[in-house]
Amino acid sequence: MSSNESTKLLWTAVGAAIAGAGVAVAVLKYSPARYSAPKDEEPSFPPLHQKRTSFIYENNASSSNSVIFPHNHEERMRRQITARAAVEEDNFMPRDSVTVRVPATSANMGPGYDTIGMAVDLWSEVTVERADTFEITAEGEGATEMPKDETNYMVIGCKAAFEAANKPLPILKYHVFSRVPFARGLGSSSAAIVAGIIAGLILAGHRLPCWGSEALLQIAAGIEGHPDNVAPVIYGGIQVGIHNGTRWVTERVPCPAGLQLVMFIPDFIGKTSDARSVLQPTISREDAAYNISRVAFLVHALCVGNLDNLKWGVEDRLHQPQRGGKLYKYLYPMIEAAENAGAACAYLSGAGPTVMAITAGASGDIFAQREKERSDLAVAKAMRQAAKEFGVQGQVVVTNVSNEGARVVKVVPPFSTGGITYRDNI
Ligand SMILES: Nc1ncnc2c1ncn2[C@@H]1O[C@H](COP(=O)(O)OP(=O)(O)OP(=O)(O)O)[C@@H](O)[C@H]1O
Ligand SMILES: N[C@@H](CCO)C(=O)O
Repeated sequence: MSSNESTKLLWTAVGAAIAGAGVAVAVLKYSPARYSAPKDEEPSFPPLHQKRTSFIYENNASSSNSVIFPHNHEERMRRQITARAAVEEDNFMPRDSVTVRVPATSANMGPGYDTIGMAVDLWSEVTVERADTFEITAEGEGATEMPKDETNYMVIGCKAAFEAANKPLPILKYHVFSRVPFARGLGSSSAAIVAGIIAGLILAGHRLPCWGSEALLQIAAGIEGHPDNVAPVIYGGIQVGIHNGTRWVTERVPCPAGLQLVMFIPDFIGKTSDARSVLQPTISREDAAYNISRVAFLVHALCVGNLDNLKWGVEDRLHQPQRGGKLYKYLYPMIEAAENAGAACAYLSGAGPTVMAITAGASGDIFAQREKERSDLAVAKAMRQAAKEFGVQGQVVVTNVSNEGARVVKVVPPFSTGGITYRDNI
């Protein structure tokens, strides 16, 4: 290379470096990538009448094409939300009628008292619509037992949604087709609460902040008092929830594929309030350590898919011994019978009286699995036999974990419009 050529190259390099630095300074100075909400401040959604596209980039609405640095995932999230909010804006107008599907849930999973819960593939469908007179009608599980007045959790949930929307509760009529066993330890109250809240929000045309806030979870857990049922109703799968001193937070625990749920559901009702009243007010340090170890084992077993460890992971000293001793004498014999028949584990579902056994099948629907891979029939028989020995009548239901939580299945007028069709044409 001649000295002329190398001088030229040197100047080109210097020029490029200066230009690059200039661009970088400009980007740093003007890019929304610099925008950050004050620490710990949650992004709040503007009232409906404001254009959502402007609230994030108020100072620079056209800057959405500027550079996002690789580490700036918060900025990326902001932009995604902005784009989505613009598309969805039309969907947040008041509606006349809405239908929501909500799953059953199995809380505690043994030691995770008031903390862990799993969505069960067994669904209720709740329709709420504007009407001239208040009415609740029900068919299916608990149709005759559930309250038909304002104490019904569907109404309480709806009311909370309209309060969040800062709107008066209109006259509504409710219909539920319930497949979630009523007051049996499978989360019938949480399913009703979440269905009511979601229906209310959609009827009111109200949007809740979700990212970093999960306002729906806050309202639902606030009504229920703990997140172990409401979190899996909302989000599906297996959830572990805490209150961090400020708000409820829940995280999904990975769920091994192909788990089958074999549930012995007694014919009698067991109210959670009654099942809580038999618990001791305090526990020993030894029992606390026991439960901590079991919860850790349970979550680890689920994370790594080690089903052999589940039977240790569901052990508990906080509530099952007391409830088994005072209310459900069949509990421990049934757990033993289920595990002896091949269940990976068994525990008291929620506050009872249902006993939940988990068996391992191959992935795919039960009917696509080889007989040899399934132990649900043997487990079901063993549970029925144990119940018989205690004179307890009931039914066995076999289903799966649901990875999906509550979903809206019908809206009037619909979300889908000429240009965009949402799933199920809702
Ligand atoms: N729509 C509703 N569906 C079911 N239960 C309702 C509803 N509205 C109010 N309730 C009341 O909730 C109670 C049932 O909830 P409870 O917490 O006792 O059981 P669960 O939610 O089925 O079981 P768990 O919480 O142990 O999983 C009943 O006393 C019932 O009166
Ligand atoms: N964690 C609750 C479950 C029922 O809501 C209990 O065991 O009482």
